[in-house]
Amino acid sequence: MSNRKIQMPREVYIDPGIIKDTGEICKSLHLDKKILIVTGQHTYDVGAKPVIESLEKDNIEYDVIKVSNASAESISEVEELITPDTTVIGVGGGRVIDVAKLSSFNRGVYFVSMPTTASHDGIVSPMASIKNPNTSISVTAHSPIAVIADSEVLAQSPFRLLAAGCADLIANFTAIKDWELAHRLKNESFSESAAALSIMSAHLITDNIANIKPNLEPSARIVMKSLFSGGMAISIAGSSRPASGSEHLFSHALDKILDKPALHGEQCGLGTIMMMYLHGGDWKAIRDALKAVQAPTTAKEIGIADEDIIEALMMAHEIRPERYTILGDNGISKEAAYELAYKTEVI
Ligand SMILES: NC(=O)C1=CN([C@@H]2O[C@H](COP(=O)(O)OP(=O)(O)OC[C@H]3O[C@@H](n4cnc5c(N)ncnc54)[C@H](O)[C@@H]3O)[C@@H](O)[C@H]2O)C=CC1
Ligand SMILES: O=C(CO)COP(=O)(O)O
Ligand SMILES: [Zn+2]
Repeated sequence: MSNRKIQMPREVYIDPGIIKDTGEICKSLHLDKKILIVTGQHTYDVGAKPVIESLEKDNIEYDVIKVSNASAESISEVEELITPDTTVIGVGGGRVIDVAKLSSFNRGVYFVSMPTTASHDGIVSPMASIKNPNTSISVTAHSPIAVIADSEVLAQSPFRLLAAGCADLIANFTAIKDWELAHRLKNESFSESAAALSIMSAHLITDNIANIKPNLEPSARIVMKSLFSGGMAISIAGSSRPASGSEHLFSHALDKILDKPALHGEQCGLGTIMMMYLHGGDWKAIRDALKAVQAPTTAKEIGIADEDIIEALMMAHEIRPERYTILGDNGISKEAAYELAYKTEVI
């Protein structure tokens, strides 16, 4: 059997108020034997509570577990509660979704993705990133059987999170440049359809920038739809390649260096400005797009010290050596890193 398969969700809902129909959706998919809700401390009220009300209305048995970190310990705790007839629903931000995704994958049961915010493209994809001392890069798990994204809930989440989701999508522009480079220089296999979908997802943000505003349901819907198509690009490629290049390596390097990193999308946004400069592309347009969605464009805005930016730039190429990018096999010198961050006004 081929190990190269494309995984997709079976049903995707991006609608206002859809969270109230969770029970009905689970029933229609025959996932109503036993539900395990994986949620977070903050997302219990906005997400898990309405899910519970819906499951109770439909007489569906459920259990709830709150997790605070995307760690191996959280995965084990969740796995202990999973039986063969459990369906796991991840209700929360990226960390919660990843724990629900990986624990359900490990135990061979279905997973439903229910984001309470639209902060990155892992919501729909088969990838999960779990923190360990060495790295936070994603591994392949499985696609959600269903995605239930209540655009009203997403719109009410802090706008900083939605802006981070936009930045994670804008990162696709440099991710694809890196992929094309690796295809030309290293003969890495390349999917035109995944690349086209990835770029289209980024354009859904940059072409709609004037319509992306805080607390508006249609704005949250645009971001979520773009994250959905970006996630589908990852599904087609079977890896995060269409959405993660040198700009993500820079963000992963920051995750390693910093005790309290900024949001994933925010760090990737800064990386995209700088990597677009290295690619010789229109880095100012990237910066303008980030500013327009209120995503940060300087290290100062997210409380990162200049020296940490330089260190992250210098170590980024070591994070995932098998994925070739504009940073090359040897990375960049301290002088070049400083020049890059300074010229692009990130520091
Ligand atoms: N699976 C994948 O492919 C990917 C995974 N990741 C991982 O995802 C995680 C980052 O995800 P994020 O969502 O950026 O951060 P997060 O999961 O840490 O959430 C950020 C904060 O937002 C809060 N939040 C979420 N929804 C809210 C709402 N409706 N109202 C109020 N607060 C709300 C959460 O409680 C949390 O405090 C990292 O662990 C990162 O490694 C990042 C990119 C891709
Ligand atoms: O964040 C991602 C795509 O936006 C996943 O990328 P990584 O595989 O580099 O963790
Ligand atoms: Zn990302």
